[in-house]
This record gives sequence, structure tokens and C-alpha cells, in this order.
Amino acid sequence: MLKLEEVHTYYGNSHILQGLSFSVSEGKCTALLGRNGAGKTTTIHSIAGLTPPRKGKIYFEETKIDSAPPYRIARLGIGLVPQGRRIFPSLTVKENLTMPAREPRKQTRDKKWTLDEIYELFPALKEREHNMGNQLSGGQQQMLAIGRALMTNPHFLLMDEPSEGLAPVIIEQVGDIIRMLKENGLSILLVEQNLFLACSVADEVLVMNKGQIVWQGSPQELLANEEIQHRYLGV
Ligand SMILES: Nc1ncnc2c1ncn2[C@@H]1O[C@H](COP(=O)(O)OP(=O)(O)OP(=O)(O)O)[C@@H](O)[C@H]1O
Repeated sequence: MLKLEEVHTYYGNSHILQGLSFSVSEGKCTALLGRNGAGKTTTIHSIAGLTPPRKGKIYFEETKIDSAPPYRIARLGIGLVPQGRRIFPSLTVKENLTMPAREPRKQTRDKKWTLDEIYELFPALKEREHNMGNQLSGGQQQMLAIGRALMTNPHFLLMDEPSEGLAPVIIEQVGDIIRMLKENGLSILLVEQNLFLACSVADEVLVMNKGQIVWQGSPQELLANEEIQHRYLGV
């Protein structure tokens, strides 16, 4: 469904993604793990068109997207839950949700998300619908960031460290949401620092180091492999 072939991405002269190749299957959650600075966010940004690759190819379904602008990539059905939530602080909760709203693609069997359904999924957002984005707790902001991405009715979701800075009980809720989205048929690429969250939701795990995939396997294989955990994840 999503395929990266020998992707090279730079910031100025810094060569960050160094021939990155992997693919994500339809209806699966694939977790991308690695230490700080391994290039995980750069991978997400390369796919979303925010930091386009200088070399290599990215395909979403049949479409080549490596030189497409971000708005077109979003319209193809790729949603983004960015690192650090990036909630609009001076818009209300409701405005944060309705501003990016978009109908699903034509001829899709995907679930259609509406404002009411987002409120049903996250009752705390309904209670605070007239509050400003910056009046929410970290957990509520994360729910808002997920809800905002769902309002674009994506076919594929990029999630960048959704557990960052959250309390364990909220991280468990994030895990439940990811599992529910997967059951609804959404395909997900999940960047995480939290090995246990990633392994509890993913079908497949990719480990990244210095801009390349250095290990690939099932969550069970990774949890049993202390050497890989130690070498690339600092566990
Ligand atoms: N805008 C930028 N300009 C220059 N270098 C950058 C920029 N953003 C990231 N980098 C560098 O690119 C490398 C990869 O960063 P990236 O954010 O993709 O890593 P990451 O694996 O997501 O780590 P983290 O968990 O810390 O976000 C790092 O060395 C970082 O310092």
C-alpha cells in the first residue's frame, strides 16, 4: 500500500535518510522504532511531502508521491498525527476538528468519520468543544490531534510519537484507539519511542538507525531479541 524505495532525504548538506526502503501492507499497523535522531520523523515528513526526498521513490497505492505537494498527498488519503500534536492554540476544540474536515475518497469502504463520532470516541473533547486548544491537557491534545486527522477521513494514517510526554494510563488509551482504528480497516505507520506500546499494537516492526532500516520482524521477535533492543533502542 505504501512503498519507499531507496529514499534519500537531506536537511541542507545533512544526509538523513540514506537509502531507506520498506513497505506497509493494507490494513496493518507497522511500527517504526529507533533512537533519537535515527530519522523517524524525517521519514514521516518525507512521506507527507513536508521534507521531500532528494532521491528515491515513494508510492502510495499506484501513485508516485515523492515529489507531490503535501496538500495533494493529504487528498490521496494520507492523514498525519504530527509529533508534538501541533494543535491550533487559538482555535476552539470544535474549530480544530472541523477546519480540516474532508469527505472520504470516492468508492471507498472506509468508515466515514463525523464530528459526532469523534465526540463519541473522545467524550472529553465534546465537554470542552468551546475551549481553546491551548486549554487542554497533554492527553486531551493528543486525542484532539488524532480526532483532527480522522476528520480528514484518511485511508492511511501517519502517527509520530503519539505517546510522547503522556502518563501511562493515557498511553494505554492511545493503544486502545490505535487497535480500534486498525479494526476499522485503517492502515497505520506508527513512529514510537515506547517499545511496549509499539509492540502491543503493531503487526510488524521496523527498526531504524542512521537513516536506514537495520532490522525487521514481528513484535514478538523484537521483544525476544535483547541484542537488537540494546543495540538500536538503548533498552
Ligand atoms: N530541520 C532540521 N534541520 C537540520 N537537521 C535536522 C532538522 N530536523 C532534524 N534534523 C536532524 O536530522 C536527524 C534525524 O532527525 P529526526 O527528527 O528525523 O529523528 P527521529 O528519529 O525522529 O528522532 P526524535 O525521536 O528525536 O524525533 C537528527 O540528527 C536531527 O538533528
